[in-house]
Parts: sequence; structure tokens; C-alpha cells
Amino acid sequence: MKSRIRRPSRMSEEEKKALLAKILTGDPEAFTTEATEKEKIAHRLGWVKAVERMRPKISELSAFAEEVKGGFEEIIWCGMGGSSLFPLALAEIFGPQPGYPRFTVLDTDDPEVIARIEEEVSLEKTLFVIASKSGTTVETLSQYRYFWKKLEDAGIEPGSKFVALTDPGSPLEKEAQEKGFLRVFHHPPDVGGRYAALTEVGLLPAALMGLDLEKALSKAEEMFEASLPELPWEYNLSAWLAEFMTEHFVHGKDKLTIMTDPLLRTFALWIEQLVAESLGKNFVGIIPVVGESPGSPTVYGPDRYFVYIGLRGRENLYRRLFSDLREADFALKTYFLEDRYEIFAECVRWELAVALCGAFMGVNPFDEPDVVRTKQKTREFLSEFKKTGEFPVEFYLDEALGIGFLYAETTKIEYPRLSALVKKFFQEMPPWGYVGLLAFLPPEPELEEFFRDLRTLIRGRRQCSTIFGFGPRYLHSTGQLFKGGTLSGRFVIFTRKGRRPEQIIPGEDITFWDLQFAQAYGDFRALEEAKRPVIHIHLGENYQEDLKRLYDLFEEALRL
Ligand SMILES: O=P(O)(O)OC[C@H]1O[C@](O)(CO)[C@@H](O)[C@@H]1O
Repeated sequence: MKSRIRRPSRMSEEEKKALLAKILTGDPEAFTTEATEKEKIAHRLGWVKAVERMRPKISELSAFAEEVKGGFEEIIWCGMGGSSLFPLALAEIFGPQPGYPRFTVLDTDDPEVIARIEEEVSLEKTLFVIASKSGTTVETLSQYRYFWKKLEDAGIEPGSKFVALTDPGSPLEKEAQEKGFLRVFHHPPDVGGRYAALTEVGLLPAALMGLDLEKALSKAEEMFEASLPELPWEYNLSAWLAEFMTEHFVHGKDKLTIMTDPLLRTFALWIEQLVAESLGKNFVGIIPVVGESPGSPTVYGPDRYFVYIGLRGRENLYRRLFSDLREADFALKTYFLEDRYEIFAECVRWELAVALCGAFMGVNPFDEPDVVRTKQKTREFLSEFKKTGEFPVEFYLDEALGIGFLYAETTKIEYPRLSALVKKFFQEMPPWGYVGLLAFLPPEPELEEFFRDLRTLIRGRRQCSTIFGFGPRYLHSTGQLFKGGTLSGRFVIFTRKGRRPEQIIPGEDITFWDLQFAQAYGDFRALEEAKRPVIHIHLGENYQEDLKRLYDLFEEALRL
């Protein structure tokens, strides 16, 4: 799709309203006039009808949840990106509801996490939901095959413990029918994963958690009503956010810094995917910066602007920060939810705003053309590994630290010493750049905390934006932007030793560690191929200790 940027501030109110009206009526002309592209986009606009489509399904979803409630203590929701981030947000925002099964999202292939689930859950009392629109996502299918076999090995008939959520006719649907899954729910084929929060992808988990679906949809409906083209543009809640984002983008301020009340933390991950995968392509992008520690205005570069999502009654949390930012002339929008159910309304606001931004920026907000680069490389490395028993990679060894590392051709250094490399990596960093720290490690709060501190260190010394992502989660989110968006990102990928040979993925002859490593190394090579500076650091089994020593190395290397 050819980019043609339309600045909303230079368009008439009528033109803007007409564009929004097209989106809301499912007309792909809002985005393109090219016939093939139009055809594809026409099959991606079903989310605008989410409320009317889902209302008649409330009783079916609630009845199923009642059935599950009686028979299971635990639900493990397996999925990636659009198939998991909104369920993850709901689980954290609402927490466990009395009488309903514990709800856990599994969106990783990390060997430690897989082992923990095996140790902690009773397979007999666990329902696995296998959520994949395409029905082909490798992490999700691997989880499904692995736990299916565990049940078989334990002499439990697995079918009654599995539910699929997938597109009609997908390979997963066929397999689920053949193998006798308890239930198959359909993902709407005309809605992409990241726009699916108000479909079965969000409402099935909401029902299973015991939430009020009627209330959820009413909140969503209110936001649709507050976003209709008939309203004056500046009072249109979604359109106004789109204009705010696009105008900053046009002025070279491309770092949308999203801060939230700590209770809404995981909702920001859902927004992050929506913004990054929808708008980060064709060498442009709006870069969502999520999960940084709030800092004083001096640590932020001029490429930043801010959105805060908070809860009514807790407005004082960052009041001082808001006034400091505004005083320092940073643009800041604040949204306060009266009630946690307004999170469903926020989905509408952000989906509409991001789609509108795509229309203004001249990008197709419904594809993810660069995600495939890593998938291809991962497949290559895994097939090499299956043939030879080894990955085609040799790390340099930093003798002082005993840590392995690699760097892409784009990050040239003379001596293979990690400290020299890190120093150079940051010296070459442009002020408008950003750093992505990408950790193929267990997604746990302590590690997130460690990386938050590292981000604060980097930001403090370089005044740059920092992004963090656990792998492989980020591959289904910001990974698109990293490879397809602006060239201003540089990346550090972290992996660790610790293959668990017993964790064989059935039918694949590889372990979860092998898969995770191949994805990390695959992304390293994909980023290198896309000319993004990237370092791959391979930690030892005791990675927590290695990370502490690395922090010191970064601290030293970042001294001016
Ligand atoms: O629901 P699926 O088909 O398993 O895909 C999961 C995620 O993977 C991606 O396609 C990226 O790989 C996302 O866009 C999507 O949300």
C-alpha cells in the first residue's frame, strides 16, 4: 500500500467525518483505493459490529462458563499476541472472582514456565483453551500437543479438557473436531487478532472468569456512541485520540508513552500490540513506550508525548508528574475509568483511534508483513537443528564475565569484548532513537523489575525511549514495528542456557528451549537483515546472577 499521509489538522471536519464514517460502516476505501488491498481490508473490519454481534451470544457463553465452573479448578488460556493479551489484561484487572476457576494465560514457550505449570496444576481439574485465529501459531500448538500428551500419559482422556477458539475451517478446528475437544468456539474470520477484544477472544475469557458480559458490552456500546461521525469532531472520544497521535507523528514526535495506574498495567500491553503491529510498517511507525518507570521531565526527549490511563478515585497517584510534564510543555492526555468495566470501552476507543491513524498515515492497520521474517528464520534454524543436533551459531565469549554474545554486522566493533560493544552500541545511538530490550526469559515480575531498572539507567544516561518485551510474546506484538517500522531502534536480545531435554514437543523432536532459542536467534538474524543494530547476549543457567553483573557492565559502558 502506497503511503499518503493526510494531516487531520489540514482536513476539513467534513472530510474527517467522512473517513470515520467509512471505517464504521466497514468500507475499506477509508484506507486505500487499490483493488487487491481493498479486498483484503474489507475482510478485516468486522470488529466495528462487535457489540451487535456479541449480544445474542451472551447466554451461550455464560452457560458454557457455568458448565466449566462446576467441573474445573483451573483454566489455562494458551495463545499469543491478539489471542492472549486482552485475556491477560482481564485476568489481572479483575482478579479471581469467588467460585470461578483460577485463570492463567500461557503466552510463552519458556521451559521454566512450562515446568512450573506441570508441577502446580492438577491436569484432571484443568481446562486448556487453545486460542489461535490462524490455528497455526507454533507456540500455541506446541503447548496444546505437550499438555495433551501429558494427559494421555497420565491415563486421562484429554478431549474433555480442551477447548479451541479458532477461525472456521482452520487446521486447529479440524484437529479439534477429529480429536473430540469439549468445544470449539469460532474466532470471527473478518476480525484480526489485535482487534478481537470484543469478540469471543475477550468475552469467552470474561465469561469464564465470571464477569458481567452485558455490562461489558454496554460500556463498549457507549464508546461507539461517543465516537459516531455525527458528533462534533473535537468531542468525538476516539477520533480526537487519533488526531492527537497523528499530529504528533507528523511533527516527528513518534514515541507515544503510555502510563497507567499499576492496576491497569497489562492493558497497556494490549494497546502496545495494537499500536505497534498496526502502525509500525513501511519504515514509519508510532512507537508505543509502555512499562517504563515514570521519571521527571528532564529524562524525556522531545520526541515524546504521553497518554495516562487511570482509575477514578486514584487520580492523585501521579498528579505531581502530570503537572511537571505539562509545565515542561509535554503533551499529555489523561483518561480516568469510573469503573473497571470501562476497559471494554477503552478497547473501542483505541481500536477506532488506531484504525483512523492508519487511514491518516497511509498504512494498512490490519496486516503485519514483517512478522513472517522471524518465523522463516526460526523454521530454518530448527530444521538445521533437527538435522545436525546443533544450531548454526557460535557466540563470542566475554572471558571476564563468562557470558556469550553476538553482534550484527551493523554494530561493528574491533575487539569482541562485550563491554566495548555495549559502549559503542550506545555511543552510536541517535537522540531520537529507542532501545528495545528483548528477554527470552520467564515472564515474571522480578525480571520485569530488573529490566525496568535497566531501562531507567539507559534513559537517564541517553535520554532515549526504552522498550521492553519478553520473548516470544513481543514477536507477536512490537516485533512487527522493530523490523518494519522506522530505522531508529536498536536491540539487545537475551537468552540463557538451560535446555530441559525431557520437555519434548510431541511430533517435533525438539524441546521448548530449542523452540525458544530458535525464535530468539531467528529474530536476531531477522533484525540484522532488516539493518537494525542488534546484540544477542547468551546468559548462563544462573541467569539471574549474570544479569546483575550485566547491569554493572551497562552502567560502566553508559558513562559519558
Ligand atoms: O491467533 P493466532 O493466529 O495464533 O496469532 C497470534 C498472533 O500472531 C500474530 O499473527 C503475529 O505473529 C499476531 O498478529 C496475532 O495476534
